[in-house]
Amino acid sequence: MAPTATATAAEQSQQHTKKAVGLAALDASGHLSPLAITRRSTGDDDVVIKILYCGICHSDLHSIKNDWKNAKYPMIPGHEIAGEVTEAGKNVTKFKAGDRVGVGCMVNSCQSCESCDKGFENHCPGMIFTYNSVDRDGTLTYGGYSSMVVVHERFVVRFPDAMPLDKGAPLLCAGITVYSPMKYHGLNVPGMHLGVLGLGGLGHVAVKFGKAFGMKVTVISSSPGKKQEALERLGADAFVVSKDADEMKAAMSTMDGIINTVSANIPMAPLFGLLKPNGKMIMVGLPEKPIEVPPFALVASKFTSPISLATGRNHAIAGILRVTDTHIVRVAECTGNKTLAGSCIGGMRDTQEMLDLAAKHGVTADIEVIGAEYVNTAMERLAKADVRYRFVIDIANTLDKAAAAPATTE
Ligand SMILES: NC(=O)c1ccc[n+]([C@@H]2O[C@H](COP(=O)([O-])OP(=O)(O)OC[C@H]3O[C@@H](n4cnc5c(N)ncnc54)[C@H](O)[C@@H]3O)[C@@H](O)[C@H]2O)c1
Ligand SMILES: [Zn+2]
Ligand SMILES: [Zn+2]
Repeated sequence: MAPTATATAAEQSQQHTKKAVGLAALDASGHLSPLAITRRSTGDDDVVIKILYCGICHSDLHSIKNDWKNAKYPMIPGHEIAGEVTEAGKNVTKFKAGDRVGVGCMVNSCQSCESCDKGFENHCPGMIFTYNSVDRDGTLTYGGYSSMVVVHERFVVRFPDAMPLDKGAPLLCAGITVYSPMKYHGLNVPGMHLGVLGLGGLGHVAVKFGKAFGMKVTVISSSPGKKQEALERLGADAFVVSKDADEMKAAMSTMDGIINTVSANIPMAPLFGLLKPNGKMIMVGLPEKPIEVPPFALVASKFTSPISLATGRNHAIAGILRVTDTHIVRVAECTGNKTLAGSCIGGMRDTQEMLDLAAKHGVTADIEVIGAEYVNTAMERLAKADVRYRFVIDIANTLDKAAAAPATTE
């Protein structure tokens, strides 16, 4: 039997009558093991969801390892939840038992501030994350690596008929996190050139949305091994290896925007050179340490850009020129006025819009479905970027069995 969540038992109110089981990290080792928990009884505005699938986001890994120094244990991660409604409270109008639904990164907000009124619950000061947050009743929120969840209907989205639950689950975080900045920073215009930095869970969905919007999409990655699949499987138009100086130089000043999904600290300065003047770099990746950005990279960057004499590539160049044996070198040029922005998930209205649009364009995540007993191995593989491109836990068919097994087998 799974142990009980003794650390929070005292905090749990008497209304927490629903029994559930989850996979919890108990400390910063991040090791996940079965834990018996309770969820609140169905409130008037609540939807009760039997969880069928849950995606594994890199934020889950950052969180269980306490990378961001805000971990609250025991922690049951998971904010890419797909499942089926089993019960709806008496005020619930949008959902009924049997509906296919999803829950993303938030489970509540104040619902009355300016941000909430505008549909940006993600910017609400009272926003409550799906896990690792303190809920209104003082209990810890537990995420989707669990058998069921009780959520206010405002924070539940409907799965369109054409959207599969397993391949659609990752859109609840990875999808909205890239869709929202593309929409609000104008990086969704046909013909524009979008760079996608980092080809993981978020990155591969950004490529697919970019193509769905009719954009030219270039993947910028440190892994040359991902080139073929990026072009052939994901439909990217081009691939730039970020460690290859020639490839980087050839791509200088070509992109209208870059969605930066990299989960680790990498040298940022050269990447701004890829942007056209007025180009935008949108940070969604959340590495542990601060990033370093020289002001010149944003204001007016100087760079050299060799033009091959053999191919004549980029022959229409401006700036100060120098000719070598094999190249014309552009010694200096100013391409500035760049924007560095951050973006945090997205509001509920946009999340539903994103899911509907993804269904219309056939945008889903490329996934590897795993059993609950495999979750710790999956986390190790995720840390090494060894996944194409999202692990999704088959909760319904494997969690109970994993929870019944002795903890030592985990
Ligand atoms: N802003 C938000 O609202 C939001 C939402 C979800 C996730 N995130 C963050 O976005 C990041 C990406 O999440 P994900 O689930 O796509 O992760 P992922 O592990 O699936 O993808 C991360 C990508 O970064 C690449 N990468 C890692 N280290 C690198 C390095 N040193 N050099 C070059 N590339 C490197 C990996 O190869 C991989 O392609 C994480 O930091 C996550 O916490 C932010
Ligand atoms: Zn996430
Ligand atoms: Zn609010």
